[in-house]
Amino acid sequence: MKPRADGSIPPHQPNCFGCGPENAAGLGLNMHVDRSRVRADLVLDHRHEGAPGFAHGGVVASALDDLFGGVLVMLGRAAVTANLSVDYRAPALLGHRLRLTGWCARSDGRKLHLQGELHDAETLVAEARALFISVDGDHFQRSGATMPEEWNRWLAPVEAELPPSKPDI
Ligand SMILES: CCCCCCCCCCCCCC(=O)SCCNC(=O)CCNC(=O)[C@H](O)C(C)(C)COP(=O)(O)OP(=O)(O)OC[C@H]1O[C@@H](n2cnc3c(N)ncnc32)[C@H](O)[C@@H]1OP(=O)(O)O
Repeated sequence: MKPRADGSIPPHQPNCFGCGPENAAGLGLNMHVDRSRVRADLVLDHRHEGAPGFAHGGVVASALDDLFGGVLVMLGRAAVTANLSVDYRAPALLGHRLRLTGWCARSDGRKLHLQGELHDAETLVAEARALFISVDGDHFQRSGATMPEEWNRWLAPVEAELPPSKPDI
């Protein structure tokens, strides 16, 4: 799995909660590569509400986690979240166009240190740091579900260490 020629990132799989177009309960993220970053816009609604008018914090964390899944596609690495930390800086307001940005800060063997931000216009709403661990196809076979065809190519052995990508805007 890799970004398309126009820079857009295909869904991880059709039913992915973050980006799958067939998941009616999903967030419907459309991600794209912008230089060494991945970006996506997100508008949350009443289905995602925590406090009145505010998005639930778990939804914000999910969006950032799936954004990191987009960074994996950009990097060509199959990996899973081992650790995700979110700093909530401002409420995520329902109905606002929010912008997600994610990048790889550092890699160390199987470990990918990813970072991301969520903005509402100029306001920083949330910052996230995550540790992803590269895995091979056996990891996903455990579910017993059928794997998407394109995952076979993505699930290659861990490659040489990735260069750090600069968080340049
Ligand atoms: C092509 C398909 C790809 C698809 C990709 C996903 C796309 C899907 C959509 C994306 C959606 C979004 C994404 C999702 O939703 S991913 C779904 C949510 N995440 C999971 O389900 C992952 C569950 N966890 C595991 O399966 C295992 O624990 C993993 C595979 C992560 C590691 O178990 P494994 O047995 O393999 O490795 P290890 O235990 O020897 O550890 C290796 C190294 O890592 C270090 N370490 C480990 N954990 C932690 C930790 N918590 N904090 C700090 N460090 C940690 C550890 O100390 C060691 O370091 P060192 O001693 O070597 O220095």
